[in-house]
Amino acid sequence: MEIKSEEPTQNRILLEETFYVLTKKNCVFRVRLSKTGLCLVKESENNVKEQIIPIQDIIGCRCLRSKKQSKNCACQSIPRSTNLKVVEENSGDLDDTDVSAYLYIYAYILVNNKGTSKKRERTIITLRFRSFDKYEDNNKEAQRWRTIIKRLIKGDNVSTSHIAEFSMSNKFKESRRLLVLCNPKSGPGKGRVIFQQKVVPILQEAEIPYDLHITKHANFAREFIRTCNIYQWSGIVLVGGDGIVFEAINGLFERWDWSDVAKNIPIGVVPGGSGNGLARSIAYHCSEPYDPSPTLPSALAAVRHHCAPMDLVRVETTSQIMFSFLSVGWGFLSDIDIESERLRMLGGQRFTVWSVARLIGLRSYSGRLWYLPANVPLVQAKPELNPGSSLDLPTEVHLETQTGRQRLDSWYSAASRRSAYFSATGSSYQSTTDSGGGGDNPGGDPDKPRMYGPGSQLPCLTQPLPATWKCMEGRFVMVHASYQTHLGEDCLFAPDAKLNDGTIWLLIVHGGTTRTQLLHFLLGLSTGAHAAMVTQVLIQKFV
Ligand SMILES: Nc1ncnc2c1ncn2[C@@H]1O[C@H](COP(=O)(O)OP(=O)(O)OP(=O)(O)O)[C@@H](O)[C@H]1O
Repeated sequence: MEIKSEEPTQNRILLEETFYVLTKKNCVFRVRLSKTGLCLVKESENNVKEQIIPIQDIIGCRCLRSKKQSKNCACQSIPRSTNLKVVEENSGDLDDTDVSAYLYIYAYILVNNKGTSKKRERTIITLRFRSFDKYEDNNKEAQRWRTIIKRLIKGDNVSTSHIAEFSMSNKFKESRRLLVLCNPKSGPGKGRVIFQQKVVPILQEAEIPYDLHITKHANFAREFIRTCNIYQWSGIVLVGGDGIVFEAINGLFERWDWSDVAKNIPIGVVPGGSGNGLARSIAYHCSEPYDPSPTLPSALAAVRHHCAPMDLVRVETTSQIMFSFLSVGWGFLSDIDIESERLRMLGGQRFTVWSVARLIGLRSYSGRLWYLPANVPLVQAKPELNPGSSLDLPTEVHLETQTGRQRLDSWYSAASRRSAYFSATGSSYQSTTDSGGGGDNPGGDPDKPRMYGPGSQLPCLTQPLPATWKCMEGRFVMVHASYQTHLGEDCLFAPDAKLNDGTIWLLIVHGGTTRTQLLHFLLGLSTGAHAAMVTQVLIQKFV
């Protein structure tokens, strides 16, 4: 019977079959596949039990054959799940007496964790195809199920009219390939082990090929992303802490084709560092359980190609431009982060230990802070030149009043001595003759990176600010601006932040704050309770 091309509903059955579900005590199950997921129905005399495995919890499925057993038991006609050994069909170790094809379906299902929270539990459903006398025919049927499940995982529109077509088509072939950059020195130095033990099995279950590169030194990831032929990969997975993410993002913006890369190649992080603020923020945003398996949400998102846009902030200092994804800070929290580097072997505990040290030796800093509150519109400042200043300009610098603010960015270079000179002069100039450049810039010198990336809409650091900006002057214990919820695994800094709400959460602790007050503030950071004790200022993001 021909099925008309009317779109199936989510629950319309695409495939249905009776199986021996080996992991379900060899019972006979009716298995139905729909867009929603896999429905296992166990029918007995007077009751029907049903379990649904949502398609978003399934990461992959593989077709396998039974492996030759060393001791064959003649009385056993159906291999039991506990002693069934399977191999790839091209393995030389096949059990020729078993013509069945086995479909292994890998799912990570949300379950209650001791009643208080949720966790994901790995579940394997094994379906045995043995209706035909020849392995080839059974395998064809198993491959058909596999193809449809894989397409549903990918989010393809599968309708009942496709089914016949899939049975004739070749096996599903994965078109994606991931780049994995792993920092072996991140956190307590377990990046490589985390990748091998926690991520590789998930990549194998999802049958996603990858290229692994272990970072060899600081800035390796940045240089790699800046100079590699990036389009051979469909996504980048960083295994490490927030430092390797910072490197990768800034390497990306040092490419002249950063815009294409940012649109087409998603970046993900598997937490292996000490802070892991970004990984924790993403899991929080997606309501994914982080503990007890912090690497699981990121590994699953990577193989399922779950992507979401995220805010980045362009940070300009007197000597460089960088792109920040988590926070930018000054004072107490930054001191803890930087100075606790020497306790790296402690992993995340280094922050707690150093917080105590910094609390005892409490410091405050003198400074001036300007900010534009989130509800105040941004007035575009014209790039002004100071007519009275006598500037000692390098020969390649020309005045460009129209596009100067925007194009200045591409001239900046973290490694360039000229950029420090340049920003100190206080006006908007940019080089028009400087052909040097890094990244994939054809003809550029890869040793001389330069920052491309989106330009700023804000006034230059040295320009006067419009009256709409607020100024604060005095002594500060800390000034910290964050764009994501978590600064570290246990630091819920801005509970109401969203991944891409265009808002910066500014937290200011003034000088004169007592140690007791600060201790309460620190204790509240792990749950977000500190937010009730402080006034946070919202600032718009302009990148
Ligand atoms: N092979 C290496 N040897 C030494 N340092 C490296 C190597 N590879 C990367 N790095 C540096 O290690 C720094 C810290 O890495 P990462 O952020 O991954 O871990 P972390 O600092 O423990 O975590 P977090 O940033 O979340 O606190 C990075 O900035 C990077 O420059």
